[in-house]
Amino acid sequence: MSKEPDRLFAQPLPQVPDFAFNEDVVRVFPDMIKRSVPGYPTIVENLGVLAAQFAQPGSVLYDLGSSLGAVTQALRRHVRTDGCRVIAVDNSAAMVERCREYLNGQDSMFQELLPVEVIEGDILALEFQPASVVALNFTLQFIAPEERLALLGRIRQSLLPGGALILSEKLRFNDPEEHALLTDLHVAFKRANGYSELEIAQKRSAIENVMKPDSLEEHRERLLAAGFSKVVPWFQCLNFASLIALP
Ligand SMILES: Nc1ncnc2c1ncn2[C@@H]1O[C@H](C[S@+](CC[C@H]([NH3+])C(=O)[O-])CC(=O)[O-])[C@@H](O)[C@H]1O
Ligand SMILES: O=C(O)C(=O)Cc1ccccc1
Repeated sequence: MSKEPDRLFAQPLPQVPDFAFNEDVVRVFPDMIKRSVPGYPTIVENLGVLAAQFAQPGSVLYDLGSSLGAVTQALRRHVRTDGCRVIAVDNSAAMVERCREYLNGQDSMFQELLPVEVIEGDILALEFQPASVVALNFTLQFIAPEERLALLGRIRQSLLPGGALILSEKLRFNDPEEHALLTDLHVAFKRANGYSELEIAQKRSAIENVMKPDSLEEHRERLLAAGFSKVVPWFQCLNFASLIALP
């Protein structure tokens, strides 16, 4: 994957445009996500380990909002269950192009990887096949809030017994003090990773209209309303968390 450092917001912009997963973002994405999302490498690596516990023979594993395929590759490496295959979906043409290149490169480096199909498309329009694992790794927060329940309902309907949804998100907190503390600590995390105050401020304004985090309570209630029976948080680092939802 590209090692280009993220300097997208380093210079003052007369007007900060809404954040989009375009070619500029794709070029710096691995660096951006690692320096912006506390716990990201731990979540991605362990998603493969978790998925291996839920994968059912002959089923599909979905990576929804796959970006450059980091989660897909973790699934392909860790899952050994017979007849499984991975379907990665993203609606950014630039992401999908680079994702395919990356995954093809991995095929030539590792043996025994699960087969994968990368689809350029909207996950809201996807016809789900029977699935044992669905990963939504920092994707639901970019879906319009009014679409989220219906999407989770469709995922729930596609899940096989013994399967799971793994949902990772940035969190909002209902308690104002808790929200302020974890937001400040996230800013400190970004600063420690070399982002300037200007970069942090411009990025905040770029994402505020396109990325709408929910609280843990909202996630839990919506997942139960979508038909999931159990919601188990397995990881939290500052204001970023990952949940397992069981059908
Ligand atoms: N409606 C949609 N349909 C399909 N894709 C979408 C849609 N909306 C947004 N996306 C895609 O969802 C991805 C969100 S990034 C996921 C990181 C990855 N999971 C990772 O673990 O590396 C999260 C982040 O950057 O914070 C982008 O690639 C969008 O194009
Ligand atoms: O950068 C942030 O503040 C975030 O919340 C995470 C993020 C990471 C990558 C793209 C958009 C948002």
